[in-house]
Amino acid sequence: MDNARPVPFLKGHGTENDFVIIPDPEGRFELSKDAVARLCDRRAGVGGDGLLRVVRSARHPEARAMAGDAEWFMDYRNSDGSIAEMCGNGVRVFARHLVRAGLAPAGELAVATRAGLRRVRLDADGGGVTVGMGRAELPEGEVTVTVGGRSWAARHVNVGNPHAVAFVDDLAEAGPLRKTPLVAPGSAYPRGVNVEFVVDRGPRHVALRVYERGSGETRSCGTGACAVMVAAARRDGADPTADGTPVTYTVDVPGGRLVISEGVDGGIEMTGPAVIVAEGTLDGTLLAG
Ligand SMILES: N[C@H](CCC[C@H](N)C(=O)O)C(=O)O
Repeated sequence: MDNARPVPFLKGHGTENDFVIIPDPEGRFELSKDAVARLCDRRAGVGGDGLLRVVRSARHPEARAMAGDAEWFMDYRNSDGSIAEMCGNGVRVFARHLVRAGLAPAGELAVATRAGLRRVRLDADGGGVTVGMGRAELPEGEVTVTVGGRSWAARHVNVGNPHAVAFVDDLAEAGPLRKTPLVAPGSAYPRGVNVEFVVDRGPRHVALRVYERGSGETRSCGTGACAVMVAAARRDGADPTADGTPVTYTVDVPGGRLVISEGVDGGIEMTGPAVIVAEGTLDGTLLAG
């Protein structure tokens, strides 16, 4: 790769979970962990909670099998450069970019991700974006989350990536959240875990704070909001797959509001904003090494 050549990028966010977007249709850039961390650095780089590389599915070994269903693969990375299976806010921003750049028609489109295909619905002129997030898994058992000298019981929830959901009385209990919460038993999450703290705001209405694996505290986490919604629904005695009644929750995050439904087939749909805020060119040396 010619390191000096300028490289196009965009910046976008979904409920203030923000991303560096790197169009790379032919899969030219092998972004190392260090290069991603550099690009996501809010001082020395563009800055973001994560990075979305936009690659044709046919040009990426992890997406080639999905190329017949989804032309584009979302190569998601956390801001520390680590790879995660799925990013719920990211896939809405990813779809917004595809339509805005004329790479996909508005309406419904499928995106290939490491968690499989995700179907997204969006209009050409902005507004809410809806993504099918698949089903949640709630393995039995509990874990304990400890941060700032306080501990809470938490529920496992997996929505393509792992979450530990703790219901608290006040979101301030979690303190400044500057350090990774300790989750015990550590064996429950060998590759780390996203941790959400949740309070009630009313019937079928919750609010969360989140400490994301690989990114730290963020203003929003789409997969985390889905995990929180399902954990709250089960706590409230709602299980559409058992009682045949779909359920919808409003989930407030520090960066905005998401509306999340679970259908009788267990499929989760999340609706929220997706905004492209800027585009420009990077000095190619930022992507090297
Ligand atoms: N940090 C997460 C990935 C990003 C999730 C979040 N940004 C979202 O919108 O779902 C993980 O390591 O599993």
